[in-house]
Amino acid sequence: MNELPWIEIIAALIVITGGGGIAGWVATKRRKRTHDQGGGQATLEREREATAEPDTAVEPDTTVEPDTSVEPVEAPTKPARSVVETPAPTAGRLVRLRDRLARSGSPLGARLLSVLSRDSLTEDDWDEIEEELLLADVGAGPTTELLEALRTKVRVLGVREPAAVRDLLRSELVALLDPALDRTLRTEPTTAEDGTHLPAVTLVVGVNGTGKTTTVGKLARVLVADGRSVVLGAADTFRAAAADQLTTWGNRVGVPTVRSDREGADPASVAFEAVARGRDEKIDVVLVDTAGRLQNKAGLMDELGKIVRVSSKVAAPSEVLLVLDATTGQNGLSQARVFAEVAGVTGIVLTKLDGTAKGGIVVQVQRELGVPVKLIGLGEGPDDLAPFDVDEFVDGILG
Ligand SMILES: Nc1nc2c(ncn2[C@@H]2O[C@H](COP(=O)(O)OP(=O)(O)OP(=O)(O)O)[C@@H](O)[C@H]2O)c(=O)[nH]1
Repeated sequence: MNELPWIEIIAALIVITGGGGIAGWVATKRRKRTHDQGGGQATLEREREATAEPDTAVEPDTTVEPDTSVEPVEAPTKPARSVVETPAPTAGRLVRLRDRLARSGSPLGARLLSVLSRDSLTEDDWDEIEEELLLADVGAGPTTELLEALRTKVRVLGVREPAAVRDLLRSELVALLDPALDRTLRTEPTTAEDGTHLPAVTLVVGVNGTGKTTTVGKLARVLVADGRSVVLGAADTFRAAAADQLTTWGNRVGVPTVRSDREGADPASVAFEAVARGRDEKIDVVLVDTAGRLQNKAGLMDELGKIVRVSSKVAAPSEVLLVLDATTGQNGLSQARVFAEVAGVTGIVLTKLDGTAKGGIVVQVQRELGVPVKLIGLGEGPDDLAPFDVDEFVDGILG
């Protein structure tokens, strides 16, 4: 028997089954790759779904400078993931933040002390003191007053001991800051004659960039720390991002924000809605943020006047706080005069006092406007706003 045909047949069978095997492996591989790609796509979709921003009422505005002092949290419609913070207690805040007043190097008080402690004070020394006071924005009138008081006391009392010089300077600075002024924030709700609950309304006004929105956010925290219920009104409708910023501040401490999602909406109507919500929900305080970028006094008068008029249909503002940037000196003061005239300001908030040598502006602004400084901003942190206390402030600037 010829074995060759059998060998050929067996070889052919091996090729056929082996080839089929290879073809099958390739097909399996191809199927697997296709499956992997499909599965990968599905995973990607699932991941996309999982990481997609939830649909909130607040559209993040990418044109805004990120506010490093606050962390983004959910808008109020999605409270699930937001964590409500506990703000730092209000009592003792200025003591805690006091070193911020000395951050700009040598604080005003320390510089004055070093001159006043010299062995015998010459005219040049007094000129130096005058210069220091003027540079710190104490203002011409108060500077002259302080110089005269110091000259007289140093001469009459012959004060030389460093501790005695410090006491003398301290008491003169305290006197200059008028400790008798009433600095309480009127944040008590009231009851109308017909028994309706009326929230205390605080209007926050000032030029843009001075720190209004930040101050409203920080003030909400102060009030929450004091156990008050708060509603925020985003009546700065000029810049949509201002409402987002405010909402974020509110969310951090569980405080709702009344806002309009339409840029340029009527600020008076937002203020009205906020105050009405405060009334309906028996809220203690409604804080209303306003825009400050009106080009002329008449426009400003119209807008602020309308906000006051319209929201007063529910409850009239018990506080109108003017926010001033301490670093802008004289410039800030002339803006302040316009606002004081237009808005009936009841208190000043001086922001950015951290790291400026211009702490003397506190004296000048109170004198010029006849309105007390009630709060001071000492940093960008959420609890860097403190009720103004004359003694603690003077101790801060004396270093
Ligand atoms: N260092 C320091 N920065 C502050 C203080 N208060 C506010 N700021 C900063 O000032 C900047 C402006 O603050 P905003 O609150 O946006 O100012 P605004 O007046 O509301 O501005 P508009 O919304 O544009 O009208 C922000 O970067 C704040 O963090 C403060 O006390 N110290």
